[in-house]
Amino acid sequence: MKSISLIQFLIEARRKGQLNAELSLLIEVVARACKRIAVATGKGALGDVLGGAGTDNVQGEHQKKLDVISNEILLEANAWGGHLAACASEEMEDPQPIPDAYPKGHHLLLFDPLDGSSNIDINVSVGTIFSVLRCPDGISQVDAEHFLQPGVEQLAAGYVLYGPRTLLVLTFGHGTHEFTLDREIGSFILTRRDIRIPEETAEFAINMSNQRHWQPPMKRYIHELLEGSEGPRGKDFNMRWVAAMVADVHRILTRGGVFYYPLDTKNQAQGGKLRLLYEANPMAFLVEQAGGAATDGHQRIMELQPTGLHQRIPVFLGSREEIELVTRYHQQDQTSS
Ligand SMILES: O=P(O)(O)OC[C@H]1O[C@](O)(COP(=O)(O)O)[C@@H](O)[C@@H]1O
Ligand SMILES: [Mg+2]
Ligand SMILES: [Mg+2]
Repeated sequence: MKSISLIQFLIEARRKGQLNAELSLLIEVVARACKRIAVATGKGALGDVLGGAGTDNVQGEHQKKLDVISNEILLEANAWGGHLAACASEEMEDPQPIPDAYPKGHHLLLFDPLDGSSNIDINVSVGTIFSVLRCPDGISQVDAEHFLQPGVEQLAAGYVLYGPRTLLVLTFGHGTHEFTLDREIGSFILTRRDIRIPEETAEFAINMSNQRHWQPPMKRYIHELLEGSEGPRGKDFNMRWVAAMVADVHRILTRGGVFYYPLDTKNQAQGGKLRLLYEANPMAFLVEQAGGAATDGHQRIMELQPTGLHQRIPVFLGSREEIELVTRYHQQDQTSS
């Protein structure tokens, strides 16, 4: 079978009118930057990229060297492209506009440059997540407020998983597609077109150590899963947790399943653990385009109106039937209280 590179795939999509030239160029530049992140990640101690950077990010989290390196690679690669008005990153307090001297475009790029950074030092999978929005017309300077668009406004979203294989998973609203980096030729090659998530599953992903901090509907739902074939669900469930959202979501896009990061008493004050703009929205877009569902326990993530650049929310995503059930439990709890 003839292989199709990412560039050929994007050209084909442009011919079908699914995306414009500037957006396809932007996706290509992000993919190229991620190849550099893959090289840095793969070097580990040889490249002096392991361990802490000795700094904290805007959210008070300790930055790893690779968090900082990946952020710089993405910023630098995109500065010259001519397809962007500004970038926002989980690692930066404020958006970074494209400098005046550089060519500017009509898009806003948001990213989590390195997701699952606690995995770096132990050589377990990490990833990059990105989301693309249209920059509103007629503004003289891009501010944080211009990024506060609901997920349904995303033009494209994707992630790159740095695992045994480096994979790019992408959507621009016409299905979710997977590309594998062929390291010998240096290109991303289409390996799965139109990924589908099965509606049912018997596999869930959650950090069980937080169980005693969850709210009652979450405790009830997981308790029923754990009762397995002897409980109300009448079947046994398996559990997995990689502690890198990219890897956990990729498993769901490969063999189905669900991923949960609910509200708990530890993350309640900040609204949840995962970031709406850099993690939840792009993953929700990819999952919905593959036939799955994504909610915050009450409503569709992609319809939430963001209120802050670094806003966090609870996340429930994956196989449709389970997401509908866990969301129903949360909604029932809200109406009864
Ligand atoms: O360590 P915990 O609480 O299980 O959380 C794991 C979650 O935190 C994250 O690592 C957050 O991502 P960052 O590494 O980008 O901060 C998610 O990828 C993952 O799902
Ligand atoms: Mg992350
Ligand atoms: Mg991160």
